[in-house]
Amino acid sequence: MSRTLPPDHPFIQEQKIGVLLLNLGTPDATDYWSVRRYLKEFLSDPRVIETPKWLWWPILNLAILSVRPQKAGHAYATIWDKERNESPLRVITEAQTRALAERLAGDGVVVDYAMRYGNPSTRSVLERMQAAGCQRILLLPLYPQYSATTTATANDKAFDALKTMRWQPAVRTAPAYFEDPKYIEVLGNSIRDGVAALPFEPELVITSYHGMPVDYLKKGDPYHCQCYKTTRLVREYLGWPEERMMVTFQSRFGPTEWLQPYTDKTLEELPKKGIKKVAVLAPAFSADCIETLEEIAMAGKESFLEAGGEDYAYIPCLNDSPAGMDMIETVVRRELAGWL
Ligand SMILES: C=CC1=C(C)c2cc3[nH]c(cc4nc(cc5[nH]c(cc1n2)c(C)c5CCC(=O)O)C(CCC(=O)O)=C4C)c(C)c3C=C
Ligand SMILES: [Fe+2]
Ligand SMILES: [Fe+2]
Repeated sequence: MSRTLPPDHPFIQEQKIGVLLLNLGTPDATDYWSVRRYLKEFLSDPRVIETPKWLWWPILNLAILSVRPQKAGHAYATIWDKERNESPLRVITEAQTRALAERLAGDGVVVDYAMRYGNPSTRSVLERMQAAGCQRILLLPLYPQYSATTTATANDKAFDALKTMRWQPAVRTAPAYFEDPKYIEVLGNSIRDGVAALPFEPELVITSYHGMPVDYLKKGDPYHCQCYKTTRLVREYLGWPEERMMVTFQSRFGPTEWLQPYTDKTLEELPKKGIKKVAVLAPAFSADCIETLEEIAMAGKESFLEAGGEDYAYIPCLNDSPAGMDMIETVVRRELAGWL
C-alpha cells in the first residue's frame, strides 16, 4: 500500500542545521506581575537556589515575591528600551541572532534564540526549529564562563523539551568559551579601545563578574576559576601589569556569603585607597542587561563618586558589535565541525 506524505513531513523536508542561542531571560514588562512571574520561574530553579524546596518555598512565595518584583520593576524601568518597549537583554539577544543568521545563511544554517526563564521559551523555539527541518541542533549557552546556575540549567531546559519528543533532532552543546583565544582577543580589544576613548586615564580596570554563593564553588562549580582565568588571559593579551586589572563579583542576593571581593564594597573602598579613576566591565555577560546597565553603569558609578571617586566609566558588553559577532561565529563554526 502506498501513502502520500504531507508536503511538510520531516521525511521529505530538506535537512537543516540549527543553532540555538540560549540566554537567561528577562521579564515581558516592568509591572509587578510581569516581574513577579519571571522571578518566580527563575528563583524556583533548583540549579539556581539549592535550598531544599520545603524551606525555600515559603521564603520565596511569602517574603521575596511580595517585595522584590516591585523593587526590580523600578530598576528595569530605568533601563527599559522605551522605543521598542522591550528589555535590553531581549533586544540585544535578538540582534545577535539576526547577525549570526546573516553570517551563516550561505551555509544553510537556521539561527534562533530562546530564554531559560520567560519568553521565548526553549521548548517553543526547539519545536519551531524542528518543524523548519532542523535535524541537527547546536545549543550555545551565551555564558563565557561555565556555571551550573546558567550553562547547565540552559541545557537542562532544552533536554527537558527533547525528553517529550518522539523524534528528537541530534543535539550538541557548545562548551564555555572563557579561554577561547578569539574571545580573549575580542574582549581585550574592547577594553583597549574602550579605555583609549575615555576622556581620562583609568588607574584601575575592574572586571566585575556576576557572583554566586561561595558554597557552590566549594561543591565544585568551576565558574569562579574561569572568571579569574579570563581576566588573567585578557591582561596578558594586553600586556598590562597585574595591578592594572582586578576581579570582583557583583549582584549579591540573599544572606549567604557570595564570591568575594564584592563589586559594590570595592567601589566604595577604592577612593579611600587613593584610586579615584576607574573603568568597569562585565565579562560574564554576553549582552548588556539590568545587571550591567543599572547595577554597574548607574548604581556603581553613583556609589564610587559618592565615596570620593573622580572618574568612572562603564565599558559595554560585546553585544552584537561586529567583533563580538566574529567571536560568536568563530565559536559556532568550530562546534559545527563535521556537520557543515
Ligand atoms: C540567586 C542566585 C543567582 C545566581 C547564582 C545567579 C548567577 C548568574 N546570573 C547570571 C546572569 C544574569 N542574572 C540576571 C538577573 C538576576 N540574577 C539573579 C540571581 C542569581 N544569579 C536575580 C534574582 C536576577 C534578577 C534581577 C534581580 O532581581 O536582581 C541577568 C539579567 C536579566 C535581565 O533581565 O536583564 C543575567 C544576564 C550569571 C552570568 C550568573 C553566573 C554565576
Ligand atoms: Fe543572575
Ligand atoms: Fe577558583
